[in-house]
Amino acid sequence: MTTIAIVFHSRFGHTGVQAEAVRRGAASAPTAEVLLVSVDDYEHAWEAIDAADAIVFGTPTYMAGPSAPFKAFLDATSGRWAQQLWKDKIAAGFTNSGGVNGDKLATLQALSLFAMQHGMVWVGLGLLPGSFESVGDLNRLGSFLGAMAHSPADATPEIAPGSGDLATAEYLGRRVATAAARWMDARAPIEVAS
Ligand SMILES: Cc1cc2nc3c(=O)[nH]c(=O)nc-3n(C[C@H](O)[C@H](O)[C@H](O)COP(=O)(O)O)c2cc1C
Repeated sequence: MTTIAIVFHSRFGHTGVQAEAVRRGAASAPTAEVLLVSVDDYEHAWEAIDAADAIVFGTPTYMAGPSAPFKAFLDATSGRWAQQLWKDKIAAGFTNSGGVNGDKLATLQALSLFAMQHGMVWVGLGLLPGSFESVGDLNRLGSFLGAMAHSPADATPEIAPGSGDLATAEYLGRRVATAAARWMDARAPIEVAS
């Protein structure tokens, strides 16, 4: 069994829908146990996050980076950073924003650099770009570092992100769960014949 923690922020609900899609994807892997943590509750979830084999970070893009509540969570991990407590855990990220581009890449870069500071092992999306014209296409926004989703300012969380972006988030969740299972297996102690 591998455990996947998904820590996310969502003020208006759109990134929450994306986080739920990541959860569905991770939970579809046969050996995964998945925990969804809103940053509103992270202070009560440290033990579970520390125990996870993989942590997926998700935040809306606000002012070209992670939102302030999500950044507060990232900053609150500095004690863990000092002890390298999360070293060698699998990490991945996703973001959602109002603009088609909206500088989402800057957010994923911030999340991946954060994971590197912790000595984590970053898992990218692993998908070729889909067709933007087809709303149902996997990776229609053409991201490599993590999953992106687009929620126009006038669209409610019931209709945005769209089906392709949610399928992409699901894909990332399943990929992380699979990678974590392989990684944990590979890290199993080597038995030496006596
Ligand atoms: C303070 C603030 C800053 C924002 N900055 C950006 C931005 O830099 N790029 C962008 O595309 N959208 C930006 N947006 C739009 C949000 O990313 C978008 O509304 C997103 O769907 C919000 O996610 P949520 O519903 O999970 O809170 C911003 C919104 C707010 C409130």
